[in-house]
Amino acid sequence: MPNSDPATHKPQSRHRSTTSLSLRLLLSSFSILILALFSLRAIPRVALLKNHLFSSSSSASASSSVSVSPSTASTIIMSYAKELRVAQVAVQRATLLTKRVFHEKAKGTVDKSDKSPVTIGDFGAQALIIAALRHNFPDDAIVAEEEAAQLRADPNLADQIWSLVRDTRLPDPAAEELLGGSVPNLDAMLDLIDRGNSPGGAHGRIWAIDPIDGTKGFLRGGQYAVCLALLVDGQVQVGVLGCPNLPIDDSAPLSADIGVDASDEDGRGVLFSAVRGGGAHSAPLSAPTAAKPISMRPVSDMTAATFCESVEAAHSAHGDQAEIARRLGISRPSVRMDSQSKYGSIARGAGDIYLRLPVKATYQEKIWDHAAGDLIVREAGGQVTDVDGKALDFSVGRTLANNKGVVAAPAAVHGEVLKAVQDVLRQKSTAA
Ligand SMILES: Nc1ncnc2c1ncn2[C@@H]1O[C@H](COP(=O)(O)O)[C@@H](OP(=O)(O)O)[C@H]1O
Ligand SMILES: [Mg+2]
Repeated sequence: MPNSDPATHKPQSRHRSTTSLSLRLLLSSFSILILALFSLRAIPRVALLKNHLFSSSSSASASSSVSVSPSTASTIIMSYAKELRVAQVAVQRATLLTKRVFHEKAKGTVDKSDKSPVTIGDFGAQALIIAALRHNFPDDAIVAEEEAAQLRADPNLADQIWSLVRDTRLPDPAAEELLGGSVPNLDAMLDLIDRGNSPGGAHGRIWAIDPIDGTKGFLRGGQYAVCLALLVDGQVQVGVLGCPNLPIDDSAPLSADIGVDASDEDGRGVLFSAVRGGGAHSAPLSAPTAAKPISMRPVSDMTAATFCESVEAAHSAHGDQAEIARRLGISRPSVRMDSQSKYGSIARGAGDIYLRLPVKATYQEKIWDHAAGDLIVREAGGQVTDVDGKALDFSVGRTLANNKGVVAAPAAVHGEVLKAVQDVLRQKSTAA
């Protein structure tokens, strides 16, 4: 029976029925496409699929980001929209506390069991961030740098931290409410600090917190960063770095003295963030939602590249790094600064390369010192590996036990930089 128009009961022309068939086919393909997009969006690891499909094979197993359309990027960001927003605001609030301590002469410094310094700023920032995470994601595990044992044994120190935590509040009441408001009392604060004791690992959702990365820089008046990252099944999915002493302006040149006598006034204070597969962004620390995309600077002339390294010679081998720079033909002196500010600085193209060569063969890098920076650099078009060219492996516990050192550079030149690193290390081991 020929098709008939239900309104007129007249037979339809052949042309019309072919058109309607094509239209139906087109509509059903379109609905399949929409359904596929929605189901991808429902899977938080949509970015994982994208990275799997497009991952670079240029250097060992390291993954680097590829550019995606703005609509795909925003779909991916939506998958972790709440995590990103909470992380940004939690880091912003923690920096209000660290900035207060930064301006104090006495920073309540004590030595930890490994002899590294910790301040009332570290403890206070950790308590505030964990409070925000516990309020929003009570089932998530947390790996954080500090623990409260020393504070339980030192009520005076605990009191100093409590008064900071109690009095630190975001000016925006809605943002403060998002984080669950104030910590109720000193005991609750100590318990929160101790909630960062997860062993980490390859399964589930784990937040990695460094409440003040670069504590030595913080004490010296240099750069420091408040760092927060979400790992899901061992992969960094969200990374946020609050850098109170870096310029807000992404195009500000990286001056050689940026790591010395730093201040958090006059246009300083930047928040870097990234969601895996969604690109990297920067915003003023005072306005996290005013985020702009950032990307690494293409290195067309290696001799003009800027490389960043730690201030502390005990944290990375300055001599080896200088030799690598010489081999690459880099003529500028290194820019030394503390903390993951180095990752943020190269991600926005203020610098180009970050080298962290091991000083002690036995030292294992901590996941909280790298998780957020690693993602931000990769999402800005960089590649981050260890000295063997392996991607940083955040799935094996609280440390990067499978990695040695860090080599971060724009993806296009990472292979060249890695070769120089390996040549220098090989020459050194032959000479030993
Ligand atoms: N021997 C060592 N080698 C490499 N990193 C080390 C180290 N001793 C300490 N660190 C880490 O170096 C971090 C600072 O990095 P940078 O040198 O880039 O500023 C410290 O973080 P904290 O300041 O949070 O303790 C600490 O975890
Ligand atoms: Mg640190």
